Amino acid sequence: MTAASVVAGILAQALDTRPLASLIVSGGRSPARFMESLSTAALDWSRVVIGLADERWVDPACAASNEHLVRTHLLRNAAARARFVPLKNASRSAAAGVGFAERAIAEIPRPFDAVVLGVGEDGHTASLFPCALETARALDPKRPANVAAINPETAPHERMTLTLGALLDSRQLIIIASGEKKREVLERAAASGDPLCFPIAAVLLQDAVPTHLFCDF
Ligand SMILES: O=C1O[C@H](COP(=O)(O)O)[C@@H](O)[C@H](O)[C@H]1O
Repeated sequence: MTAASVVAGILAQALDTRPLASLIVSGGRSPARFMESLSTAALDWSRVVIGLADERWVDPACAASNEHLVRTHLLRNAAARARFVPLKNASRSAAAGVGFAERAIAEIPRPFDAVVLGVGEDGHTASLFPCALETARALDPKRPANVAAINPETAPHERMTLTLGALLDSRQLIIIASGEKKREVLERAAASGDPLCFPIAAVLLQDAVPTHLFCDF
């Protein structure tokens, strides 16, 4: 089984039982191959709504944009018919764009059928960075916000991220990681169990949402 075949199966099952299916994907370097493979799945993509787990606050035409990644690698082949809901808006900063992003996320059916996450070498997932002051609030499941603006000290670009509460409002979670450093950070996160030091730990150690881990070490 590959991550793409598992996600295609989840979406097919969702489309069998509901009018629309929803998929949240992550950006960065890791998911390009997954997206290209998923884009060829034989699904009624016109009934699939796709959103992002996080976005860098850059022009969507820029190579650093997660929207750019989705448009280049996922919204093609059969999946070109899917509806994509971007997180980036015209606001000057992510902090100023939170209201618009909340309204955008509200257009995606919940719970999300599948949320695909990556992990950074520092233990971040989505844009929940251990080094960012805003991350503690975004990890707090009692807060109703679905999105948060994040200023990571150790990574470029201001970000918009889905909060932990929004990410876990899903039927299935898929984590995709590749490389020795990712293996190490997943092990350290699981051993530490502290989401403030390793935000991916909040996903690894929860048992409310079934989670599939795809590692290519
Ligand atoms: O900045 C980000 O990093 C993570 C991990 O990305 P990778 O390049 O190490 O695969 C990613 O999941 C997130 O969406 C992205 O914005």
